[in-house]
Amino acid sequence: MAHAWGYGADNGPDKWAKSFPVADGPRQSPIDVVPAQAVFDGGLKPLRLQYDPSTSMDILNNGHSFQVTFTDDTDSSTLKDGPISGVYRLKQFHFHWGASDDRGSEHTVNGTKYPAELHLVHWNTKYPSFGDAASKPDGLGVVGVFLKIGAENAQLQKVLDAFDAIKTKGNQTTFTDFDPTVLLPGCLDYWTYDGSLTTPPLLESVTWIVCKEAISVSPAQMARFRGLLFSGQGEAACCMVDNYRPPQPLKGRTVRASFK
Ligand SMILES: NS(=O)(=O)c1ccc2c(c1)[C@H]1CCC[C@H]1[C@@H](c1ccccc1Cl)N2
Ligand SMILES: [Zn+2]
Repeated sequence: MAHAWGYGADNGPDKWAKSFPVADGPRQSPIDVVPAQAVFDGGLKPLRLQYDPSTSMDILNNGHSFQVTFTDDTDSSTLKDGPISGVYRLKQFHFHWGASDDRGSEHTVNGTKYPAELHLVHWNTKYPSFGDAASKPDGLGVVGVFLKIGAENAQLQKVLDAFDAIKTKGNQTTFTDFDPTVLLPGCLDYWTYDGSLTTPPLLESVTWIVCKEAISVSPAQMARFRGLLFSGQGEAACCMVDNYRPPQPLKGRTVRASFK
């Protein structure tokens, strides 16, 4: 790709395959989840998400989204059980969202798009580092949570309050003492399938865990997301919106459900 990947007309998802051929691979993400076609698996365990707020470090506008990054040198913030075996460490969380409330999520349910989607990214500690795990078929576990328009989400507000400091690409500020548990829905029923990162390098290393229940976000809070910029300081302002990849072909994969 002559210039970096993005979500625009000339560098967006339908152009990624040129520089990242795996974009047309057998286990790409996101997908459209069709609940009636998901297979209930009684062997799936409840998700065990245990996060230590002291591991949250900073919040960064990376030019594609914003991410809150965690120290991952110990097993302080982990994902266990669910569809995975072993211990996966929390690396970061980030979101994808739309320019309007009718779109923004990456996964869809019966074709329905949500206004935004949260991704909590974890890596398998059987590998020495995130970077190493990111290239292994069982290297990453990403928990996806849909956001739906409703009441103001007070827990989300702490994240939004940091946005003034990270408006443009490359801006970063400290973001400590945050427990992402507060962003999870009350019910942790989930769908799971084998997939990939949803942005380049699109590595096919993700066990996806998509929560059935959404969390709320108010229209005013969605407007705050849309106030961030893809562009850097001093560049022509380009609103950070529609930073989502559309659903990809299932190619024979089975989606399992942890619930009936
Ligand atoms: N939408 S998502 O959850 O599927 C997703 C997609 C792509 C990437 C990420 C998360 C994160 C995971 C941590 C690093 C970062 C990233 C990356 C950066 C530098 C080097 C490698 C990587 Cl993988 N890429
Ligand atoms: Zn993501």
